[in-house]
Amino acid sequence: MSGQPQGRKHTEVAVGVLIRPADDALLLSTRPEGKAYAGFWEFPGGKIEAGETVEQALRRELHEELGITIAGAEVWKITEHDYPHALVRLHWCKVTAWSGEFEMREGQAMRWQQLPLDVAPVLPGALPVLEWLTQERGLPASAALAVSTLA
Ligand SMILES: Nc1nc2c([nH]c(=O)n2[C@H]2C[C@H](O)[C@@H](COP(=O)(O)OP(=O)(O)OP(=O)(O)O)O2)c(=O)[nH]1
Repeated sequence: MSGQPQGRKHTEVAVGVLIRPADDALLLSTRPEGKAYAGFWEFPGGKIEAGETVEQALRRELHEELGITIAGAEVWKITEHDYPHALVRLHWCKVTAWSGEFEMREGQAMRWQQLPLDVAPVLPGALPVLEWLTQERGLPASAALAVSTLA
């Protein structure tokens, strides 16, 4: 494949950083079979559909994927990542309140995690989040390290 044409269109993605109030653990899940980077750990979320706000897209995705209903979501940070399969713009939202029971509706695995993570590999586009949270929590920089590629 040659280089990407100029003006390659962004795929807009809403992503939820679910933080469990009891212990500040983070929810990571695996990408389902059949998707790019299947098996990689990521924060739950998905593509924003036409006419949706970030919050609406995130509420829909988390309900579809995890069976939960989030109370609300505000955009925390925005990043971009250039993958071979897509140029994505990630709208990161912290989520601390939801209702319903977790149910892996797409056959994914999920794990509540503290920093440093003990799951791998992590989707490359998710790595900045680990750095922000590490800084925010006053943890040593090494807590943000994660394996992002398959050995
Ligand atoms: N959910 C999620 N996506 C991420 C993260 N980091 C990251 O680079 N991405 C990228 C990977 C994908 O290219 C894109 C999300 O698209 P997706 O294919 O998972 O979304 P979707 O569930 O709407 O997929 P689809 O079935 O409609 O194709 O964002 C992350 O932490 N979580």
